[in-house]
Amino acid sequence: MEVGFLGLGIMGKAMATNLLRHGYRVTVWNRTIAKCQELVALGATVGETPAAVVAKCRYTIAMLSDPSAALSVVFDKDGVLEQIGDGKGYIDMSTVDAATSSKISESYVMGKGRMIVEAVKQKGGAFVEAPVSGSKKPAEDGQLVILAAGDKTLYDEMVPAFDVLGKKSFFLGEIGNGAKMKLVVNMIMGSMMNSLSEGLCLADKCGLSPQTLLDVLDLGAIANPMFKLKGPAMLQGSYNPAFPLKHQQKDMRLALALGDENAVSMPVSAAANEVFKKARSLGLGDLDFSAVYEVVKGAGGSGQA
Ligand SMILES: NC(=O)C1=CN([C@@H]2O[C@H](COP(=O)(O)OP(=O)(O)OC[C@H]3O[C@@H](n4cnc5c(N)ncnc54)[C@H](OP(=O)(O)O)[C@@H]3O)[C@@H](O)[C@H]2O)C=CC1
Ligand SMILES: O=CCCC(=O)O
Repeated sequence: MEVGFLGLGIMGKAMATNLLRHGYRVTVWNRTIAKCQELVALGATVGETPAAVVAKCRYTIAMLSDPSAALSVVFDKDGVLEQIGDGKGYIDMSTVDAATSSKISESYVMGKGRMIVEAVKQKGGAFVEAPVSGSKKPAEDGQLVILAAGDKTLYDEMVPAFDVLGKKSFFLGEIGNGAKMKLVVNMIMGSMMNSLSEGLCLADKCGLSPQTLLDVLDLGAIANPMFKLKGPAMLQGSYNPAFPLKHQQKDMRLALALGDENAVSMPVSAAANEVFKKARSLGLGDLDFSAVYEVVKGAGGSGQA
């Protein structure tokens, strides 16, 4: 099966590599085109633009940073929309909000002139949103959890590829439900990371061993893979990015907007978002999201927000 892949960041690179390892023919594109070379060494071919990839492949997957990137790759010059059409499927696995997924799927009205912007469906293509739970390592190991919604026929056609990328796929119904589920999950995760950071600080300040706290947590009712994986690295001050902090803050922001739309009060998540924003303002955005611990500790850093 020939699959296109747009976006070779931390996740996209691992996912495209997995597809190649499982015998898929993969045509890749990345904004910074040099990043395609590693995949070429594994057997991929390169498309010069998103449109060129879609022209070549029946199915094209995208894994991009945020709503603005997801929209740009579809609607800008040389974008997906120029070549999507009958018999072609587009699968966006980026974490975005429901409104972004809807815009990619269906025509929408833009600007004061009320211009109608055509989208994938109007061009005759099929669209599935399929954000994922799981980070760099699960992406490398094909152990993601896929939260899909949209065109059920395209979803069914993609199941073999989803089975390579993940350990479980959920089909959640209409477009937007995948994005919403992903944002709820990541909102909980962001609050948990802040809570862990506060706990580690408190243990330290009151004379307990933070490592012993991790050992205690791991044996009790709130044991979880995230605390187990990230906790020891946080105590070492090691924040090699698996899930960049800037993306976690984007997800908190989008989840809080979803809370606004649904009149759900989320003071815990709002507070967690403030700490992630602070971390970005201190230049920690490109580090792993666990670097929020540095803010809770009262330290800072330098680099790109
Ligand atoms: N890392 C993780 O653990 C997880 C991440 N996610 C989500 O997956 C998505 C990708 O994450 P991740 O791989 O970590 O992110 P990275 O920051 O590593 O990669 C982002 C990708 O988006 C591309 N990109 C950014 N802006 C644009 C643009 N304007 N036009 C075209 N391409 C653009 C980048 O291209 P370039 O190389 O040129 O910068 C790169 O390929 C995000 O939505 C994230 O929230 C979901 C689950 C886990
Ligand atoms: O969006 C990123 C999720 C990271 C994870 O699920 O471990």
